[in-house]
Amino acid sequence: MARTLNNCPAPAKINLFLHVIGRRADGYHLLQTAFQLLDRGDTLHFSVRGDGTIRRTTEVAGVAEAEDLVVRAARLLQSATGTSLGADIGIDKILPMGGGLGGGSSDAATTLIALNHLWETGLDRRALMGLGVKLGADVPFFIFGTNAFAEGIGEELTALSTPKLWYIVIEPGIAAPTAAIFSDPELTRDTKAVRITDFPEATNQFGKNDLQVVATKLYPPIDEALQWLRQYGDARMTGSGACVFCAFSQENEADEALQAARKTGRSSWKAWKAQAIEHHPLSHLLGR
Ligand SMILES: C[C@@](CO)(OP(=O)(O)O)[C@H](O)COP(=O)(O)OP(=O)(O)OC[C@H]1O[C@@H](n2ccc(N)nc2=O)[C@H](O)[C@@H]1O
Ligand SMILES: Nc1ncnc2c1ncn2[C@@H]1O[C@H](COP(=O)(O)OP(=O)(O)O)[C@@H](O)[C@H]1O
Repeated sequence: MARTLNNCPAPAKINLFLHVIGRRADGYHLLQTAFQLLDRGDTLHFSVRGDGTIRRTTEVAGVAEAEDLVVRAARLLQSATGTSLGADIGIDKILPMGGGLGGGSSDAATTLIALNHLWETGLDRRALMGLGVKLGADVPFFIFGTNAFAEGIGEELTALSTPKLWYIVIEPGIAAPTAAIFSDPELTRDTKAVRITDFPEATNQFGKNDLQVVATKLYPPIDEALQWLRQYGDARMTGSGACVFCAFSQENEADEALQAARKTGRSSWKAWKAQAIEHHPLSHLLGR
């Protein structure tokens, strides 16, 4: 049995569009969104322990070990399967928290996939997605394996083909707490539902992000980053913010925008380039 899995990617996602179409009785919002995986993310390292202990071996600023989605994911898999094994888990964190890039959710999904493999607990993709939704609305997407159109609270997924574009992402230097955005009284919750056949392959040019109006009102740095990025095209916010992105079909155009973003002198900004990917990099560890 393999004892370690090092350098496991936990990719970022962006929401190409995000429509709020209603609200459930429990307060969770009904969404329609297109999830796009990027070739940038956190990196996790797993080592099996025979004593059943789950340990996070690296510090994550601002997140206590017991609260870390990685530790919670490992515990959830342990209790769902009854395995007596444990794990040491290291995280090289580069994705910002509260960025709308799904970093914590992706870390949790990578943990479920990697430990299910190392522990030989044999859960299939659907079963792992069912565990994932208990940790967060975005987690099932990262286990699903490909880009997706999502409905419900984000857990009803349909595979989506998207163009392999380049993206410039700006982290505006603030965190936007998801719950605060969703609970704002000015949030509109009545965008008309669409069908997957309604939007073109250039999904990045379809729809809008309904959370953007509230997020830019609460957090002006998001608006500032959007206004700057709009010189290159249809810039949008991802998820509940705070990161914003713009698509480029040519890598050299993305590079030019990246250099310009870094030259603005805004020390609070962090800008980077990523390419769209089609499959989750750990998808091969799960069958269809
Ligand atoms: C908005 C989205 C879009 O992809 O992403 P992020 O910006 O967080 O990455 C997701 O729906 C976020 O998913 P996730 O970050 O897993 O959220 P959760 O932990 O499940 O929920 C945090 C809080 O947001 C609110 N929430 C979340 C999802 C949803 N469909 N309706 C909600 O009202 C709830 O108040 C909940 O307590
Ligand atoms: N391993 C983790 N990485 C990031 N955030 C985590 C992690 N574990 C728990 N969290 C919590 O989840 C929150 C949301 O983080 P994250 O998923 O990265 O942002 P977003 O949902 O905006 O994309 C963080 O503010 C943090 O409190």
